[in-house]
Amino acid sequence: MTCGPSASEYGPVVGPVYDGPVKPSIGVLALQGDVREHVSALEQSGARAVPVRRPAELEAVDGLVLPGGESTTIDKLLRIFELRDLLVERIGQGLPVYGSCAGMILLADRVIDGSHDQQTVGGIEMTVRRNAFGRQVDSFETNLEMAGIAGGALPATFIRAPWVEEVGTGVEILARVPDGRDDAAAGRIVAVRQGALLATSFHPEITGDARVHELFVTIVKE
Ligand SMILES: NC(=O)CC[C@H](N)C(=O)O
Repeated sequence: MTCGPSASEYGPVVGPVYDGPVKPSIGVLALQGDVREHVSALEQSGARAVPVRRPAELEAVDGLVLPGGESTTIDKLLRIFELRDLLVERIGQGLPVYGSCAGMILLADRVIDGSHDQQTVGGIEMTVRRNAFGRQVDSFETNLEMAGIAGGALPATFIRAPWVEEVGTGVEILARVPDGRDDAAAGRIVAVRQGALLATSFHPEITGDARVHELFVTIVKE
């Protein structure tokens, strides 16, 4: 028995009114680290940001951000939450991923000074040195030029950050610590891209300058 007119009597089913380009759905791995900051930087950059904690959520996104935090902890949680193998698989299939700081470490094929059982997800042919700039008290801010980012120098915050020690031939170097410092940090590689994988040693998500996230959204749309 039916109540009221059938669907066909209303005419064809009409979906939501289309009012512009579809926003890509970008996940932020939400196991540990500064998730909220990435969510708001992504929203500011024209994406729909979704926290990712479950395999089904990871399956559904068009791109993923690995936030800053503690790479050893995120590594362990990825395995406990049964996300690690799926993430490796999706990266192999071309999923765009952006990693900042601890996220950069997770995207590296090799780590120097990792904890003894630390694993990475990998994907970028590079060796990173963990905690390369020193301890928490050696955290610092600087402005740097980054390839692919228009509009002048970018504010960059380094918090117990890694640097990139060496890269393979497929890796594009996007930024280095400016020269003119008198320490070992001058000239170090701090932003790279390999295909759809992007990584920075620093945390653009806490500066209010969303240009790195805009670059990542562009990569996801490609
Ligand atoms: N701000 C950060 O993400 C710090 C990274 C941290 N030192 C690690 O090894 O994972």
